[in-house]
Amino acid sequence: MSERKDRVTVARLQKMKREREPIAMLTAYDYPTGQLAEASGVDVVLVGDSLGMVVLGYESTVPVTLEDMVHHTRAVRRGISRPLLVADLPFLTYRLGVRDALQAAGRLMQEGGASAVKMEGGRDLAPTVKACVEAGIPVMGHIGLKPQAVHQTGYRIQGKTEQSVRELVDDAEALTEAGAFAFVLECVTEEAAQTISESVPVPTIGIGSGRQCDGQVLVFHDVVQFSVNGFRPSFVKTYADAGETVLSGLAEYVRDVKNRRFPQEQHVFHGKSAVYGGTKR
Ligand SMILES: Nc1nc(=O)c2c([nH]1)NC[C@@H]1CN(c3ccc(C(=O)N[C@@H](CCC(=O)O)C(=O)O)cc3)CN21
Ligand SMILES: CC(C)C(=O)C(=O)O
Repeated sequence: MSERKDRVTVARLQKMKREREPIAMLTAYDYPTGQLAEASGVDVVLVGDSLGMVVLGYESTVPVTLEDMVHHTRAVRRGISRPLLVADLPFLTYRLGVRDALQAAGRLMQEGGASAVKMEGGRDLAPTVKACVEAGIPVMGHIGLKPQAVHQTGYRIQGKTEQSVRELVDDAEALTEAGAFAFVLECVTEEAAQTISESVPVPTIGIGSGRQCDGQVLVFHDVVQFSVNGFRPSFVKTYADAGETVLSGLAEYVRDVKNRRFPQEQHVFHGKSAVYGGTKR
């Protein structure tokens, strides 16, 4: 574990905004991706419910359960110590009433080891956010494109009209007022992101929302293209081709087995009794 003083806290993120130091956030879903995220130097690790799409193979984030999130958050927790660990509350778990939201958030923290939770929504969530914060649960908001609402709205860029920007600012202000320590701005225009980021004292973490946010977040599998011809939104920049590298290694392994080039002498254990004649069956 890294020194306690090293750890990224909610207060540190807010100081970064004041000092205009960009915040780097990345998703992770298990122990190795958590370890890689930490080693990269990110400030915040998000166990996103994008889990459902990039790891579990669902078509949207809607089927992801609280059990899924707890299970994966625990694994990421074991892989990281310095970054702030934020876990997503899945579809509906924070909309059945404040009591249920507190209970769900509590599980992500107590069983999953998260240091904060994230939930999708604006003004409508202010009472929920307030109750969590009063209970000692730091909340990251999430406005703009809300993937959990895909069946209602599709995946559409937000903040294109003045009216839409006004509503986003209202949401951001209401969430800040309720005590959210930061929020994700997903797929809003760069102009909207600038207006929102200037309207609130807490950091905005953008995804597909341009250069004026206080930080950026991307999905792990998008950054390193860890998939075989997977879906890739246009706002993503790919920094490595992990899918291709991994696939070519795996294919070579299979070829070696088929051609009896693996295993070789250095991969083998010997005893005293057995006699190996050196011929193949
Ligand atoms: N691999 C992956 N990366 C993500 O960023 C991501 C997920 N999965 N799953 C959960 C949500 C869903 N997200 C999405 C999904 C679709 C679009 C999309 O279709 N965007 C279009 C723009 C749409 C428009 O023009 O209105 C694009 O071209 O990027 C964007 C974000 C972001 N999240
Ligand atoms: C894309 C990020 C912000 C997210 O919410 C997720 O990974 O689920």
